[in-house]
Amino acid sequence: MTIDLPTPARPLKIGTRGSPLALAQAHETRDRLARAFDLPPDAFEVCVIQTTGDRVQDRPLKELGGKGLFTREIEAAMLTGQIDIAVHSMKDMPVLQPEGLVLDCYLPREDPRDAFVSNLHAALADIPEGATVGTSSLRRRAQLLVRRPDLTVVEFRGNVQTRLRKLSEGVACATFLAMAGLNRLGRPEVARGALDPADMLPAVAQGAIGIERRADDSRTAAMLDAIHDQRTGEQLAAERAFLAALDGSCETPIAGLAERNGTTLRLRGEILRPDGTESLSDDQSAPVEDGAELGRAMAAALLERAGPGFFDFRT
Ligand SMILES: NCc1[nH]cc(CCC(=O)O)c1CC(=O)O
Repeated sequence: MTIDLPTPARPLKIGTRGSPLALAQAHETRDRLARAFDLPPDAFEVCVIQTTGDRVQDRPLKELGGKGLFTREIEAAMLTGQIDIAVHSMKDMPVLQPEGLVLDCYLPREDPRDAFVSNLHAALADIPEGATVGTSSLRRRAQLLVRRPDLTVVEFRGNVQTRLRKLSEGVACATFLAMAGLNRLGRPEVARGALDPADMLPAVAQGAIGIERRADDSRTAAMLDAIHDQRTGEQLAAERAFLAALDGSCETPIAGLAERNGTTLRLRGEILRPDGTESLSDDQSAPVEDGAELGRAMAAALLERAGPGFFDFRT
């Protein structure tokens, strides 16, 4: 099939949020497409779109409520044809896309692990009794409190710069970021180290970039096919099936990581009470092609063990 490729006069429009990380991800997508089709950079146009999640900086995201806080405006622009594709951090993406949009192209996954960040301590185990750590992630908060109920956890929003400033101001003695984000920003040195998934299992799809398009746009589908990473697709099939079967939103502490070893896919999954008083986890393997089924089965088994009300806040 011959593809009607974009040109500088008719560029492919790439929608993205405006944060430094989002822009780095959009540029990586543009560069991969340009290389795959031998196109000049100006055959693409990067279009920055502000989302509700970007606009509201002063409140925890969970108070804003609703799904797709970082995606709604971008998806609307795609449906009206203002942009052709949207580049997303897959860990922020709901498991279902709006009618008319498809999300099935993934770039090669970066390091999925969480980074330990602190000026005072070299590793998580060195944090003293009763210390204060910063994170706005329900998952990281619950995972920390399960292992270290002595710690106090405070809200920590904002970009990498903001969080590092809060650390130097002494608001908290440590925080956690995705290794992937630091690597893509060219700031790997910010991490004192990467946390072993056995100690802190990452969020579902952490480190993966997904590219969304209109369902009826076959030219774009053909272009994205050339840069899709199958291995990442296999991992995310299992992790996102796990998340979907748990009905995961940003309000439920859920972690999941799939890793391929030969023809086998190993899936580790964890659900936690939001207050960090209990964690349930599982670790199973299956043939790679059965990843989605593995994810669904693990979710069902964990929900069974959890019983009703597991995700409710105990106030
Ligand atoms: N929730 C925000 C978010 N979404 C994606 C990343 C990092 C990059 C990635 O996981 O791909 C981050 C920041 C963080 O957790 O440090």
